[in-house]
Amino acid sequence: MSLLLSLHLQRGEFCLDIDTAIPSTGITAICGPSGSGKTSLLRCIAGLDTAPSGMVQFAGQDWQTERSLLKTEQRGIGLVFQDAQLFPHLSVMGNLDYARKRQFKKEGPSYDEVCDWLQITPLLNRRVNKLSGGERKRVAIARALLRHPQLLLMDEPLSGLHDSAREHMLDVLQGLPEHLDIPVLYVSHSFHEISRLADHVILIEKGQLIAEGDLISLSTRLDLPLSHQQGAGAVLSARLCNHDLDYGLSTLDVDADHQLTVNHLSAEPGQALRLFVAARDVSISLDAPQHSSIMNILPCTIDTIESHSARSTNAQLTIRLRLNEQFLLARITHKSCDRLQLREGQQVFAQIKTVALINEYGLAQ
Ligand SMILES: Nc1ncnc2c1ncn2[C@@H]1O[C@H](COP(=O)(O)OP(=O)(O)OP(=O)(O)O)[C@@H](O)[C@H]1O
Repeated sequence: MSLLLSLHLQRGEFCLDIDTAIPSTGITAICGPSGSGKTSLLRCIAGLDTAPSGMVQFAGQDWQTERSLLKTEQRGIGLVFQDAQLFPHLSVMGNLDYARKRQFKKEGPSYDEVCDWLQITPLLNRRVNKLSGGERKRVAIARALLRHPQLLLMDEPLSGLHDSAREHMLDVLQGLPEHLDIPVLYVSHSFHEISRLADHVILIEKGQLIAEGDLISLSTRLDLPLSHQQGAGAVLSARLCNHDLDYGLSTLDVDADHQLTVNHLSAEPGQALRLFVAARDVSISLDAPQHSSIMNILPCTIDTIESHSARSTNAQLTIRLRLNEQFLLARITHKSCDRLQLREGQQVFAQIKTVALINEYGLAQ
């Protein structure tokens, strides 16, 4: 029951031109620079804007054809915008009750479940103008879920939050898929958010789809802008092997030949996990260091050396390293690359500091 889209919308100079099928499970991130058309795409899916020539079909139901247009309220969509758009004259409970009385379908999570997932039970009697930014966002998501939507659309839901509130929200959002069995479309320009949450990614630029696929493969493609962002890195799928309780560490199997030691993870041996390894935390050595404090030294092959980074304007470049079926990214200086005479196909060792690997990204999908 995927979401099928064929949308063509002209607005002055800007042209949105997207044909794609979005998976019916998990979180799909819509990612692109400012002005690329992310919000326009979401609004067309919601029916808030209409691409005059277009088709939107969800789970076999026509939302838009050449001849018909289903109203937004009939599409069964939960909407969460950048600004929470809560009713200011109502309490948190009043806002939630409003949604509960307008449920799209009977089946869906209960009031208590939603309040528990979003950690808002202690806030129920508060007025919404007395909430922090993060609390307002959690109430807005709860309100959307209480409508029992068949599709959840979120447009930069973490914008405007300071770092710690954003990390808390990411923890909350990361837990949602295990409770929800509806697809989520999540608009963001932050690779950090996407790497924490998304299963599938749609990249758009200037209104055009430039790539789509699973996050793990897209995160390390050097031909895409994701790998050139400041916080770029590889998303790896791994399995928890064991814990070293004496030292507060956990060991993960990346594949039959590669293990990573990370800070202690609250997962069970055998559990599938997703791990983010930032490109700036990976360095390259020609030999396996014998006397290094770095525990993660992984034999790998240089797959691609970024070619279009001009050394006069950027001292760094990104290298893609192959570990059997998966890839790491390493960001090093042009000078180191020349000094080590690195070349594609060369066998090298990737070094990653254990303390850099602090993020547990939950169950792999
Ligand atoms: N109502 C409108 N009328 C005319 N042009 C619009 C309208 N809304 C958006 N645009 C234009 O459409 C283009 C895409 O805007 P959109 O808001 O979809 O981008 P975005 O990727 O969501 O950007 P941001 O990340 O900054 O929110 C921009 O050039 C914008 O100026």
